[in-house]
Amino acid sequence: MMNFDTIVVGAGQAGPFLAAKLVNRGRKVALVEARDLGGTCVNRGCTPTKTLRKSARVAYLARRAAEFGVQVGPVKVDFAVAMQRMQDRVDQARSGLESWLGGLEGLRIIKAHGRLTGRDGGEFLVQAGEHILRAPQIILNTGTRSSVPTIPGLAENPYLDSEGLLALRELPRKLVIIGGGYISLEMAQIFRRLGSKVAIIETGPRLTGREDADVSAAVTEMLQAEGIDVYIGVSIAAVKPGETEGGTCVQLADGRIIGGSHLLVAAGRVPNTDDLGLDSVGLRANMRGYIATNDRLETDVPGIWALGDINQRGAFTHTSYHDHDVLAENLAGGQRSADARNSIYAMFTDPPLAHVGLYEADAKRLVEKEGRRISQAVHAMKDVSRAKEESETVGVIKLLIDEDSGLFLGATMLLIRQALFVNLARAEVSKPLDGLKLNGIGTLQ
Ligand SMILES: Cc1cc2nc3c(=O)[nH]c(=O)nc-3n(C[C@H](O)[C@H](O)[C@H](O)COP(=O)(O)OP(=O)(O)OC[C@H]3O[C@@H](n4cnc5c(N)ncnc54)[C@H](O)[C@@H]3O)c2cc1C
Ligand SMILES: NC(=O)c1ccc[n+]([C@@H]2O[C@H](COP(=O)([O-])OP(=O)(O)OC[C@H]3O[C@@H](n4cnc5c(N)ncnc54)[C@H](O)[C@@H]3O)[C@@H](O)[C@H]2O)c1
Repeated sequence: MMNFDTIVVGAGQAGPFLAAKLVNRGRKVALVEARDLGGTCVNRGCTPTKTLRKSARVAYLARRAAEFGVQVGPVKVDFAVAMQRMQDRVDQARSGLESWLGGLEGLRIIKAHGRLTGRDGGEFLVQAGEHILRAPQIILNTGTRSSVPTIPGLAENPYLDSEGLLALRELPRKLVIIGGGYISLEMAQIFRRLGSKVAIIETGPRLTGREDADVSAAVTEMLQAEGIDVYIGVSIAAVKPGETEGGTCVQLADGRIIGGSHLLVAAGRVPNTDDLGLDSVGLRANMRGYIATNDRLETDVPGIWALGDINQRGAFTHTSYHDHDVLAENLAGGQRSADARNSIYAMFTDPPLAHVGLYEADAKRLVEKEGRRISQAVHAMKDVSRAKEESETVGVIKLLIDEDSGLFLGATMLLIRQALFVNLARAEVSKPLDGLKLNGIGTLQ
């Protein structure tokens, strides 16, 4: 039996940073990680995809080079080099984390699957490989994994999740993607630019379903303009063996067949809470496996906190990291609330899509139900000089402004960063509405 003040299970974007703060306060902490320090983001998520995205952007610009008066000859992507560059960056990021955490006095890193097994004298027990650990405080930060939709034939045919896609040694000739969310769209554009043919199949009425309809439409047009086939609002009847060896095809309910050399399933994520021994301490996950917390990230069981993607208060690296900040301060007597943060995120297509605050539909509801006076500014990038000069005119900027207070209520931006600086400079964000000099401003009805 090993005794600790705190046991952190899962070393994603919250656990390691919280563990480090606690040992710096003199506490004895165990950090239990089943796979690699840094979790999904560093090893299988943000870091590899954003590194590979750069290779894809270079290929894209190289193909367009002649437009800018630069001759580069035929563009050939060396997939192995691009993938090695990606892996090198992942290894560098992970090893930086390993050496920092490994050097912290008072922190015991245990590479094993952690599972709660019950209580002992008012403290919690965790089985971690061969070790039995005991502590009065448990922090769960176990993240998510790809979900597998129930589609006839899927289990019997070869398919990849995002992790499998990033482990490929050869560029897919044709990548068919089930799902039209973040992972799908980022991967679709990256692999298209690296040279694959790509098709996206989304059962919902639009890609990036949570965005305003016009923003979704702009994203869809952007991807289609690069030669990506998009099937929206369709239903999938079955997954079947493809016409070529090793390939897989998707049959739609209307009979159409979309075949590819590789199938990527990017249809959402499920929390890693099913093998955590929650029952042994009287903790329950909800129907979808998420662990409910209050705004201080406390679960229903005093002494156990849930941080990051598993608490369903965010599904991003920065929200998980922010969770650690909230809890670290509260464990030192603070009164921080996770509810105080703004919902903000970016999807790293090229150009990227960033969003903060309300959507247009939310604002319309406030106008209709509460009589609020809200204006919206919509500015297409094709009308922005800096975007024209860059020859990157895809995108739109949408701002929602409360007319009475002059405060921004929400913003969505699909644009290159050169255009952003120009637009924000013109928007005079701290001034009331009459100081706002954006074109296309109109009151929501
Ligand atoms: C392909 C892809 C691209 C992404 N790109 C972005 C992006 O650009 N920007 C962004 O903000 N977000 C991105 N995300 C999402 C981001 O990776 C997650 O939101 C973030 O990693 C969540 O962090 P977390 O701390 O909750 O958990 P995770 O990072 O998932 O870490 C959880 C850790 O817990 C470990 N674990 C699980 N169960 C146990 C157990 N029982 N015992 C011990 N260890 C366990 C896991 O091995 C893992 O290391 C991406 C995700 C994917 C899949
Ligand atoms: N830039 C970023 O911040 C970034 C990048 C990648 C991933 N992520 C995170 O990773 C997570 C997962 O991403 P994701 O793209 O897998 O999930 P998602 O939930 O964002 O999108 C899944 C999509 O698949 C569709 N879908 C579900 N079942 C389907 C089916 N049977 N057939 C066809 N379509 C189906 C859904 O309608 C939805 O549009 C998100 O939580 C996201 O926050 C973030």
